[in-house]
Amino acid sequence: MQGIWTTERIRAAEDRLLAVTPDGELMRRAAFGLATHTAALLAGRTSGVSGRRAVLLVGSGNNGGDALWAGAFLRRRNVAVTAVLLKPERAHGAGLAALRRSGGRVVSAEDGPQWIDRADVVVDGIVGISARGPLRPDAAALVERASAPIVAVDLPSGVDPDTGAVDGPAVRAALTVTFGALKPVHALAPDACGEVVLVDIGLRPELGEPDLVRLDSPDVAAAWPVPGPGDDKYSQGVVGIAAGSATYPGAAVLAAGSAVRATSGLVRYAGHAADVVRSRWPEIVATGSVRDAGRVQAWAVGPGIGTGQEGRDVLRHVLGQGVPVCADADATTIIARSPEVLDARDPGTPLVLTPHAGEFSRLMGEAPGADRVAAARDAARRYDAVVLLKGHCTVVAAPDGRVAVNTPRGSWLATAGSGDVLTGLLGALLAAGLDPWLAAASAAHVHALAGSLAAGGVPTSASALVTAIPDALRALRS
Ligand SMILES: NC(=O)C1=CN([C@@H]2O[C@H](COP(=O)(O)OP(=O)(O)OC[C@H]3O[C@@H](n4cnc5c(N)ncnc54)[C@H](O)[C@@H]3O)[C@@H](O)[C@H]2O)[C@H](O)CC1
Ligand SMILES: [K+]
Repeated sequence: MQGIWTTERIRAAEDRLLAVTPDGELMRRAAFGLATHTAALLAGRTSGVSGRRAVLLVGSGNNGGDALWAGAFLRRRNVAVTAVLLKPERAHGAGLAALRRSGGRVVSAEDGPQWIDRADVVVDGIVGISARGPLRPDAAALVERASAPIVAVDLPSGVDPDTGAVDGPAVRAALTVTFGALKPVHALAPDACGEVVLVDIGLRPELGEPDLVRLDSPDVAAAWPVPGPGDDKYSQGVVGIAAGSATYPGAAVLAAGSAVRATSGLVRYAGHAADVVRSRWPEIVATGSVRDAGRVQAWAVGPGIGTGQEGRDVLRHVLGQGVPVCADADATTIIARSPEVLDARDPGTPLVLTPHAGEFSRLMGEAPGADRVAAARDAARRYDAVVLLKGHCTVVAAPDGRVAVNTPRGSWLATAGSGDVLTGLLGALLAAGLDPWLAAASAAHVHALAGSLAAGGVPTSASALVTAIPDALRALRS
């Protein structure tokens, strides 16, 4: 798992470390790492770095200081370095002196455009963890002009460091070189960050427990149930899928098929699409109603069940079975409209809600807003449930405060039925006995991986997503 800390926690840790580190040492460690990765990007685009042209966009704080010191290090490799000072009177003094000593050029913002036009790389040292809001007009104009790849110092300027929100002009980096620890922006705004590399400046011992985590494939591989010699179809956990209708059997076929592909446990289907599901997935035990579905260790309920009386009855029955429940789609809408349906839930039986933004608004009475982590945490506490808030980046919050974020691999999951596939994966993991928060975060991880594999760079379908699940599970271990 990758730990992620808020800027407030980072700053506090940096202050503790600064107190015991020689003045300027932290910044030079950061800047040396920044110069190394910038040189690698330069070398990757050309043959060698000597004589290549780097332009530094320098703001008024230590982020700019990192860029200036990195410029001085690049000068040692005979890179032509030009620093464009956005606020000359507030540029980092020691960094500026270091760049000048190394033979770097320093120009004002007015002279910036001509140097940016000739740059082989632009280094965004405008603002870092103290950023507030989008780029100011002067910086935006310079960034807009850059045709060379941009290396963001610590984080792309103009993007909110703690929420990843972009509500105006912002840097879109090819590479982000961050220091000490990942910040939320690095997981929540992958398109603005580009590739993210972390430079160790000795901050880890000062950080404490992370505010958020991002699961890596090895974490998910370790959690994902695989059959052992003593296992049978029951011991892997039996999941019940209550989804679909005679009119709309598709959600049932996708959710049930996804559950079949997720683990080796038995899958039971209950609903009006039993014939279609049975013909498509002969390994499934299908019945017409949740009342005669047989014993399960978890339920996944909601896609296509409708939000009328019958849907409410199905949901109430499932909630009363005393096993973990993943409630998705229509089940989310029913809960939002008739929260008393949750009274059927045995206290302590885990509930996982998987709203997209619209369903979230119904559940909470307002949209998730810019801080999707805070929004998911609020919903998890209010409903005493794990909340998987769908979006370009998926946020998974547990009632106890744990939050996992899943950085997408493109936007391939934005296809009809994709949510049904996620529901099947999640239900199967709940039935296998995974901690509900880990089950939701792991399902989101494999769902995104399957989407990327199924797409292969072109738009894909939910059916292809189900087909790609085994490849995604293999990819976890590769
Ligand atoms: N603490 C350390 O020794 C290290 C810090 N590192 C680097 O430092 C920055 C954080 O630097 P800080 O001086 O706190 O502020 P910034 O440089 O992020 O911002 C400067 C200044 O910019 C103004 N500002 C805020 N929002 C905007 C905006 N949208 N556009 C323009 N200007 C803006 C505001 O006045 C800020 O005070 C951190 O990111 C690291 O890069 C080293 O990495 C490690 C050592
Ligand atoms: K920056």
